[in-house]
Amino acid sequence: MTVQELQERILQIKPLDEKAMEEAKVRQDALAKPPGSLGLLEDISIQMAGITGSVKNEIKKHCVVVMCADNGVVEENIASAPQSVTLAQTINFTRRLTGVGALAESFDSDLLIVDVGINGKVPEGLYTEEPFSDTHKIVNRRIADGTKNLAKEDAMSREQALRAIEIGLEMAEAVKAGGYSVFGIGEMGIGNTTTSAAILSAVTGQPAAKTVGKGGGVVDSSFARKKEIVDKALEKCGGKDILTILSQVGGFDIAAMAGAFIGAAIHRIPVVIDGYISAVAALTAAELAPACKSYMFASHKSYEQGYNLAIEALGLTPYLHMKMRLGEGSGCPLAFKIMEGACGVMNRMATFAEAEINDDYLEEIRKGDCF
Ligand SMILES: O=C(O)c1ccc[n+]([C@@H]2O[C@H](COP(=O)([O-])O)[C@@H](O)[C@H]2O)c1
Ligand SMILES: Cc1cc2nc[nH]c2cc1C
Repeated sequence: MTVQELQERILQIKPLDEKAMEEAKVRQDALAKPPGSLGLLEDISIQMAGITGSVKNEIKKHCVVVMCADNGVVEENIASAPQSVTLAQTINFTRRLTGVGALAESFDSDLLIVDVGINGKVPEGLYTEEPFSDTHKIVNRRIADGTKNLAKEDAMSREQALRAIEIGLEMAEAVKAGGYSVFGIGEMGIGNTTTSAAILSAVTGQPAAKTVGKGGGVVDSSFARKKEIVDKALEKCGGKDILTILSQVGGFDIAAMAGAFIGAAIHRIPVVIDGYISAVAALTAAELAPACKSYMFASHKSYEQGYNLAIEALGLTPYLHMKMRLGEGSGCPLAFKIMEGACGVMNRMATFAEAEINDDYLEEIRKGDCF
């Protein structure tokens, strides 16, 4: 995919339906409750209306797209786990034995597992070429055996970055074709809290001290090296255009996730951000296509340092504070249930009139700042 082709796709993103959002707000205010008392559930239902164009929505089918890839920067000893864990966990996704696998099973979510560039061999028979042909297989979209070491050279070429974004766009299209009402975007890739921090620093101009956390767990010497690498990345590509940042210090997983966030907006599908890496991928998408932000929902506040910076840059509020920092898309099935609840409120709650409560007493309250 060329930059121009990507720009053309981005131009297909339309703003939210303001009229549907206004109607949704009017209905929320007419429901039998103190105005605003259902907090973020109200905001979610209004945003959903803006995306679908209907005041009443239902979450029927949901899935998590998990982008799996390796990162050459692990050579620098910045992660506690060996690189082979990326492949092992990707295989375990197919058996639903991972965190996101267990949560997806608990909440009836499907998984779409994608190999965008794992440095290892997926066993024969576990690959599929066609998304959703078998959700217990891995969609083969390998770009390379992981990225290069960003501490020494560019992580990937511009062409590879664009190819990864294109894969994300393709997966969002498959989600649309599969009839899903919402999807989440997760990842698996040892070393990707370093690539995420490098992108976040380069985009926001903030030093490693603000963007680097301990990821899956690191000893002090590795933590110091991780910060050193991210500060060098900031020096190298801070303030540059996002495609340059992505190719110099990013990962195949993050680029593909960014493409999927953009694809969600193109196809008007509500899309859920998982943890730190997912939030940085969402920010990457927003740098490429600011209009895609309105289609995003933040699931949970990751414990990883830097998450707040990323989510605040997106102007979003995470729903759950669970001290989670697993990644994989594990926060997404939980968020789908919250979104289902938000739709349930909008669809099923009685209005003041239906509940036979005279709401004249609210006139002054609605005008003033009473809460
Ligand atoms: O998403 C998060 O909030 C998150 C925070 C810390 C770690 N992770 C996961 O841990 C892996 C990256 O950690 P690390 O230390 O190898 O960079 C990767 O596979 C992520 O899914 C994920
Ligand atoms: C076991 C393991 C599982 C993970 N899932 C996401 N990141 C991970 C890192 C490790 C080490």
